[in-house]
Amino acid sequence: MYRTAWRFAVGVEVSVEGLTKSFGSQKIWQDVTLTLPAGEVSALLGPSGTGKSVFLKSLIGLLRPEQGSIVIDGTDILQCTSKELYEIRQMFGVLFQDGALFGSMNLYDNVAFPLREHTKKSESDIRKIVMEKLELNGLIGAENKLPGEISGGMRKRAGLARALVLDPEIILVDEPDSGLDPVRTTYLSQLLIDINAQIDATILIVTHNINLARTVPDNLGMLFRKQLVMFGPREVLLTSEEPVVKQFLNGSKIGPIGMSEEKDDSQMAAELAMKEAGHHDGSQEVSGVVPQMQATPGMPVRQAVGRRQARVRSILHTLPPEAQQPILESLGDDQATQVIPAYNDSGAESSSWSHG
Ligand SMILES: Nc1ncnc2c1ncn2[C@@H]1O[C@H](COP(=O)(O)OP(=O)(O)OP(=O)(O)O)[C@@H](O)[C@H]1O
Repeated sequence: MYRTAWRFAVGVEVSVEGLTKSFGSQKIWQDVTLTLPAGEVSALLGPSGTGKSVFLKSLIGLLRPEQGSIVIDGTDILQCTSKELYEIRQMFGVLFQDGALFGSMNLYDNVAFPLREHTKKSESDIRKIVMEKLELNGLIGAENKLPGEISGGMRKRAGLARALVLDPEIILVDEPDSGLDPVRTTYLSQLLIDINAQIDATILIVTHNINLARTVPDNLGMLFRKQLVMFGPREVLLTSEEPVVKQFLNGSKIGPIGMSEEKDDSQMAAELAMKEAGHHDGSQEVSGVVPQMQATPGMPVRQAVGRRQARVRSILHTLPPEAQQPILESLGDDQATQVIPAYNDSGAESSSWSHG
């Protein structure tokens, strides 16, 4: 296939503009605009029920937003023919929450399935690829097990092995931590970072795991109250004073996000008063740009980091002065003590980050 020749160069950019999705009269989100930078790892955050999974399913054409565009490799998947959509879908590897394995097939056959379905490869070629992906995911020895006979963590890894067999340029991962303990979640995150280092695929992770959000992706986006509140490089969101972003990344009760979708001003004031009176809600405030998970030593250099940092440097002067210093420190710049005074408080915009 023609794509294979440049597959390992850089992943593919996914450009979403003005996207709106409703089910009947229920609007899930509206006017979502963001670009997943090619070859970088991005995460979409948001409280439960804000439509993160709906967004992910929209990107591969499983759900159809009623407005906007999703341009992948030059094709708007909301306007294209079903044949074009079928081709575009082959660029994706998707890991659904439970691994979405076929219960009656052993792991080997589950992982081999896309190769048998979508390619004309011989069984011996298929075997080579399947065993390589099983090994990458630490599943050698479990090939003959049925999904029902293994743990949730193994099912996830098998789902990831299957998502990788067609060498995807875009990998979508729905809640990698669901059903996993923190240690297994870290292993899975490491696997995603290492895969990005190896094949430079564009990766989108949907999650509400704040530790993963702070340490794994290059870019973060946040859905809240039917809007994309913000999307941009991790440096920008981790230093953001935007109340929803700050509250979410700290897992705190203090802020606009409540137990249910709506939280009124009186409740916010009461919670703030409790905090000021010394009540601790168990959250741990983390400020600044915490170190990012690196690729395992021995892996290729992760090109995404350099590309993202160059982008951050180019927009640094548009960011609030208080954010500039910790960002410069995180970038390892000598000029860490210099703050560039050109910040425009009226809401500077740049193509690489957006603030809704
Ligand atoms: N096929 C569907 N038909 C009708 N409503 C749907 C459908 N899929 C999702 N929804 C609704 O869309 C809303 C968003 O669901 P979604 O699963 O995307 O949220 P989420 O942000 O991923 O939540 P969580 O973090 O809890 O997984 C929910 O109210 C859900 O009921």
